[in-house]
Amino acid sequence: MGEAKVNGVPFLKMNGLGNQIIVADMRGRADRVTPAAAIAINATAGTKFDQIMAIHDPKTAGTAHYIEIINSDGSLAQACGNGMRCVVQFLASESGQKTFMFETVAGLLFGEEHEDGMITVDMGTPKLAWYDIPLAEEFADTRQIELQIGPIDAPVLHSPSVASMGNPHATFWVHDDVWNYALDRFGPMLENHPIFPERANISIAQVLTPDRIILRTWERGAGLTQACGTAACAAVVNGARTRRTARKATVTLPGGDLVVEWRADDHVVLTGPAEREWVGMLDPATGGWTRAEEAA
Ligand SMILES: N[C@H](CCC[C@H](N)C(=O)O)C(=O)O
Repeated sequence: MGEAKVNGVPFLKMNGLGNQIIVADMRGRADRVTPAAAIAINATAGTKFDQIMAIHDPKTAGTAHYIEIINSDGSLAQACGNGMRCVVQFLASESGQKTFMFETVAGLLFGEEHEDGMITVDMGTPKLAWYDIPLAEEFADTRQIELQIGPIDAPVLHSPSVASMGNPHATFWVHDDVWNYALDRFGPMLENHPIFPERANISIAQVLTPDRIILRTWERGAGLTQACGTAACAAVVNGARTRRTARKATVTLPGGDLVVEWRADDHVVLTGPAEREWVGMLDPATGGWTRAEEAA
């Protein structure tokens, strides 16, 4: 793949702090990027990605586009903060417009490109009830749930805070370096733990100061990533409601820094960069693609 001529849609290879994103321009079409196409695209070194952001025609009046989010294993995600910034940057560069109202499966979502090129997306309100995350059993308080990994009497990771940012997140708090933990081994087990009927994104967080968190994430359906925007949002929400952090903090991910604010109106807003790498054409049914000769 990669060489054959494809009759498809334009796509952009982008990243948000190293979170590998493909933006597929599906406007004017009724079909979808298929799970098989996602798996095929991810299997090629040049287009290995974490999420595909497929831009579709709007479904609802007052919105500019409908965005479908596809993980690299072909599963659908309800939210992707880094990917939304990439979508905003692409549409802003194309239209000159700076603000956009989108619709996703999780609801309406506002995005804005600033003068300095940074992009803010309003990720909506967090959901904190056990059945909204969702969890398989009732927990009256989701600030700390019973879940641990490692020896019973000396767990390696335990008692995460859980929250939904549209998608399910667990934040495990640690006092030492987040790189001391084998997230590549624990991530898959925790992602698929029976307590999470829809699986979950799994993060390890160290709070340095109330306005500074170090975070690593094992993403549901994508694995270890350089950055996960919704995990950064969940970490600040969980940090603030357990009094570990303020409602606004800089979150340092392997790929760089994001600023997250859980506003007084309950919305969580995420600010950070997006980077365009190259463009091509993509067959949304098969995942066949070609790269165009555009200098990024
Ligand atoms: N990378 C994304 C999150 C992907 C979510 C996905 N892994 C899931 O919930 O299934 C972000 O920047 O927010």
